Amino acid sequence: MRLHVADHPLVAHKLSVLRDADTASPTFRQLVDELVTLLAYEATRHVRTRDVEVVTPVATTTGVKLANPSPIVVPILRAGLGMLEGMTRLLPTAEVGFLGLQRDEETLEAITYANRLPDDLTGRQCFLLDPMLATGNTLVASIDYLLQRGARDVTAVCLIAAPEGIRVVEQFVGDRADVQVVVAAVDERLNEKAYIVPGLGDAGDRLYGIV
Ligand SMILES: O=P(O)(O)OC[C@H]1O[C@H](OP(=O)(O)OP(=O)(O)O)[C@H](O)[C@@H]1O
Ligand SMILES: O=c1cc[nH]c(=O)[nH]1
Ligand SMILES: [Mg+2]
Repeated sequence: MRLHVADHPLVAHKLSVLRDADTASPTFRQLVDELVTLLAYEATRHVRTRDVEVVTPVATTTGVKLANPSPIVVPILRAGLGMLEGMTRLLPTAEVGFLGLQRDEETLEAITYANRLPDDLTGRQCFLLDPMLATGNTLVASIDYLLQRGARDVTAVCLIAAPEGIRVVEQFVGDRADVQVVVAAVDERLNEKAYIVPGLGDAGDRLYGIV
């Protein structure tokens, strides 16, 4: 598994405002969208392309376009939904699948309540979206769904990761697939409730309100 931590002052600035407990939902949503757009630039560095002929007003040249089949973007509901538009803005031809997983706050197990993915992901580049990588249980379950359908090229875009969760994902992936995790920051640790410290709290609640 490859880990890429975005090292950019704009990312650091936006993340700091996002972390602030006084940042309300509308600003929080806007910042998540902006951060994803910045991370997407890194996450798509190896997106597959094909050569095409381009006729400019001056000459004919060779350019590139995204290769087929198009990438698939999969937000992990709920919180990952806040990252979808920022990602598809850069990848407008991508298809979108959905996974709904909720962490059981007692057992920390990831429970699946929605799964709408293509049956066959062989040869598809997959981009998973979830702001928080805490214990890693949610991301492992999500990567597993993609691998079971034949995907071997998976990039997870997260805002904040805990070192504990990164290790769990690393151990799960091993050499089964080419998995990349792109994050805005790796924080210190998990607390006794498995929340990321310093983190930003519950990303889903901060985006959409408490349920
Ligand atoms: O790494 P883990 O320990 O599995 O935790 C991370 C997960 O927890 C949050 O989702 P949550 O379960 O709160 O669901 P929500 O998006 O509906 O709020 C977050 O968005 C991740 O999906
Ligand atoms: O810190 C955390 C951990 C899990 N899920 C969140 O939304 N935040
Ligand atoms: Mg939540």
